[in-house]
Amino acid sequence: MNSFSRSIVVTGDTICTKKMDVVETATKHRTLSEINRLELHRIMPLQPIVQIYEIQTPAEARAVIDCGVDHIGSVITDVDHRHDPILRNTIRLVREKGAVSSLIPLYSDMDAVFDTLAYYRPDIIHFCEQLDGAANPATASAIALQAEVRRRFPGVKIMRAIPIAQNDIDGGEPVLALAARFEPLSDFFLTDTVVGENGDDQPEAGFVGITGLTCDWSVAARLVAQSNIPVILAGGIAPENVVRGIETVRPYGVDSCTCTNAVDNAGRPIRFKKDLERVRRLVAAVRGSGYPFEVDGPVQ
Ligand SMILES: O=C(O)c1ccccc1NCC(=O)[C@H](O)[C@H](O)COP(=O)(O)O
Repeated sequence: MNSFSRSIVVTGDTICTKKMDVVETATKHRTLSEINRLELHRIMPLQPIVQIYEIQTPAEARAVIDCGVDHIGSVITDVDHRHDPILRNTIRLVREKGAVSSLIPLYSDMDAVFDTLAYYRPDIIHFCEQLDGAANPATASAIALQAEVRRRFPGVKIMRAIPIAQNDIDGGEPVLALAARFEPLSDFFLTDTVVGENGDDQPEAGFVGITGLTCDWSVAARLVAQSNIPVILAGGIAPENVVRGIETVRPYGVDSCTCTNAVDNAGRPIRFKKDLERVRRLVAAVRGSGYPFEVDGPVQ
């Protein structure tokens, strides 16, 4: 029996004395709030959560939640059209279904971000500006924005994308230093892949994400080991590689966009359209991954 097995954990309306009771309560019955799940995660390893981007309608949110997805990610691409009633209904539906909503604004203007949060009230705001390093002025602005979001919207959790190269030739130190600066003002980290010199070839200029390519998992694993907040593994995650990613990085959860999107006749991913069969396969692979791994055999 491992050292986690006999922890007594009070989880809102449930008291559990055995590890498996807690895992089942947390993952199947969904009686726990996300906050309680995060508290549990500090006490013991749970199965990784699955986050899927780009979900923009209530119908698609319902469909991916029915596939077993935990975090539903949506994106606002245009600051001038940031009030979208369909997207707001999507976020409401996610809450009603007991899942967690995560929202990316593809802009960093403070007032526009505050207005966005007041309009949508998502569970998580996800910031993913392309940042070059801990000492960069853009990093200071991003930290100031997170501090102000924390102050004004204490109920909204903050996810910070940490840019990692496909093959990190700096040994990961600059990435880890960048993350350490953000950690006091973040509730989650999400690894994401940087392509091109200084991130010049990102699909969305100025932001890290949706490359469909894996990042350097050895750096991602160091980020997990260093961080006191949950880390979600993103960048090129697919049904075919997700178990290897979990085993290598041991993250709190995994995220997928491009490799679970539908494809056109030429095999190119279609933005904002999911392939539900691939989403199902991804969830099944995560649930069957054997994680959390037992240390000393099964719980008695
Ligand atoms: O989803 C988007 O449209 C998006 C646009 C710009 C930056 C980030 C974006 N999504 C954030 C995510 O968490 C993606 O799932 C993540 O970048 C992984 O993408 P992929 O490599 O396509 O799985």
